[in-house]
Amino acid sequence: MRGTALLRAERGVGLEGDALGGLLDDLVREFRPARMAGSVPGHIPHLASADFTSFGIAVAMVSGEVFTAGDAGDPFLIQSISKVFSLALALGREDGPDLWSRVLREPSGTAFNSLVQLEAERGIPRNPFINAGALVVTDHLLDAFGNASEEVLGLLSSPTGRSAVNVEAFESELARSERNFALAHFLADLGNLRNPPAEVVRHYVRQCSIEMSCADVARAGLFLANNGVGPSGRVVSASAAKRIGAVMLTCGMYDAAGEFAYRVGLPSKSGVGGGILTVVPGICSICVWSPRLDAHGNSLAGASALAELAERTGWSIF
Ligand SMILES: NC(=O)CC[C@H](N)C(=O)O
Repeated sequence: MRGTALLRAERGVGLEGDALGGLLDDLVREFRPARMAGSVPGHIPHLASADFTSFGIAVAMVSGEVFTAGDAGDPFLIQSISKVFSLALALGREDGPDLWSRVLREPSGTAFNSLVQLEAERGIPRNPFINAGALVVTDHLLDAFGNASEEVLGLLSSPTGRSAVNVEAFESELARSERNFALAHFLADLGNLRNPPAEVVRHYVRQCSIEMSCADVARAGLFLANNGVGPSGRVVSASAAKRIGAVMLTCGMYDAAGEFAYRVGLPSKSGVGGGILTVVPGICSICVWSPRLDAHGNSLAGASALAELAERTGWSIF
């Protein structure tokens, strides 16, 4: 419980670094998995061999300090965390709001890669963080920028220059992307895709195959906690940052979004690589990573550690 009172007392102002550093070390001791639990996704060969004991956490403060613990410097596949950044790129453009005629902002209540809802709802995905919605965002970025995945990589790299596509992971996932191809073909058939499905899926899977450390993901996500301004300048307007946070809170953890909001109470986005990006508006962005997942595709140890961190610091949007 070290530093709890201090962190609560100084919530939103300059935090005492020693207290936060000690708290993150506590979380590593408490939540680094000691035995194999949960699962890894079957359709992404690269993740099959993930070390179940990996656990890292990083907190990037709006003041510029970054606190890390555990394996926070190890690169991992960001997977669906990339969807936050592709949405930011789309909303950062003048024609960004047009996107909302093609994708909704409602929790899906179904699995991230579900096909059923998309057909029933005539090709308009529930939100930009399920796969169908992210494919529409990618399609929008292809029209806007041409090389959509390179643009996402550029945004993620901007604070540090350190992100890279893991080519082996990309190629092996692309070869097993039948479900994403099915979603893209559905979207095309229902008139909600402008570019060829194969091209859209390729860029989508490439952005999911970006590898970064917790520390760098936290830095890259800082604009969401800081009114749209990141370490290398403005990414989106303050209003768009607020909106992205709202979609993260309601849709960022797939069909576990409600439960996660109850447990953690902070806008978050998970990826099946085991990472979770979390935003504490006005204070910091957090990235936690541990590869084994629950039944919804969210990091088991990562979600538990975030719940504990939120509890001990009092960080909450409520
Ligand atoms: N939830 C995720 O991280 C899913 C991303 C993964 N690339 C997929 O399309 O299935």
